[in-house]
Amino acid sequence: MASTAPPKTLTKVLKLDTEEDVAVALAKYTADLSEKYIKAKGSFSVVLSGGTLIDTLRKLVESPYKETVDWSKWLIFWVDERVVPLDHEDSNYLLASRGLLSKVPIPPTNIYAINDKKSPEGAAIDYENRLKELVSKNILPISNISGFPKFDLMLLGMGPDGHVASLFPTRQQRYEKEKWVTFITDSPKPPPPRITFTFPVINSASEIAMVVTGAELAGTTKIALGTAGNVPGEAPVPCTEVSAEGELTWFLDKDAASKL
Ligand SMILES: O=C(O)[C@H](O)[C@@H](O)[C@H](O)[C@H](O)COP(=O)(O)O
Repeated sequence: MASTAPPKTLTKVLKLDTEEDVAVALAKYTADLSEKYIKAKGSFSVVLSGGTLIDTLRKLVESPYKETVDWSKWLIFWVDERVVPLDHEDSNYLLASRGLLSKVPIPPTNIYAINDKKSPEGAAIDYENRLKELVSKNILPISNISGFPKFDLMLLGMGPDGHVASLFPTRQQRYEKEKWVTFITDSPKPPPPRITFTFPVINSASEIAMVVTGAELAGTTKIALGTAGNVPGEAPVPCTEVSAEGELTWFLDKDAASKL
């Protein structure tokens, strides 16, 4: 397998005014990429997070994008998922279903939710196997730089502790270099059982949007963007390890950007 060291990534930082401005810019960015990738390869693979991201995507399911995006070519995945039934209030699938998937005509067979009947370990193995099946059917490509699956767009949020996906500062999943999908049973952010993509998969994406709003994330954003060091005595923040094979774009409101 090729080296998994993150390649040097092109990073763009968009400092917007309000959260509403972030929502407007994120919708246009996503719709533009959808058009670009569908033109180039006939489909658009999108990896969602949970948390506030789905609400920040709200403009994408309004006019004009609701009508202009070719939803039939979208493939939906989750960068992390809580291991709970898909109709449980904690489920990232349910969150995305309510805020996005129920509002646009993405074919149900293109929506890759976790198998909620399995244990965290079983769900991670199952999700990785399903990705491998998509690779074998040429639905999902493999990065010729990293050897890991290459998604077109990952939409990531960040926690105040600098976690992305379910890769937390003090948990070992952030160091995984072989698996595509792993699991955690003691997530510091509830609920504890989750599955998550690993950094080699995240960093193989063509495009990544880091969507970060709110003053409580200002200090971590400063560290993430390299204008401050990690807090001495604390585990280094995982978000500094995010890179993309194409472009990494940070969407910040003025509160999140206030310490830059
Ligand atoms: O399972 C989850 O909660 C998410 O997928 C997680 O990785 C999220 O993106 C960050 O915790 C940021 O969450 P907020 O956007 O709510 O701050």
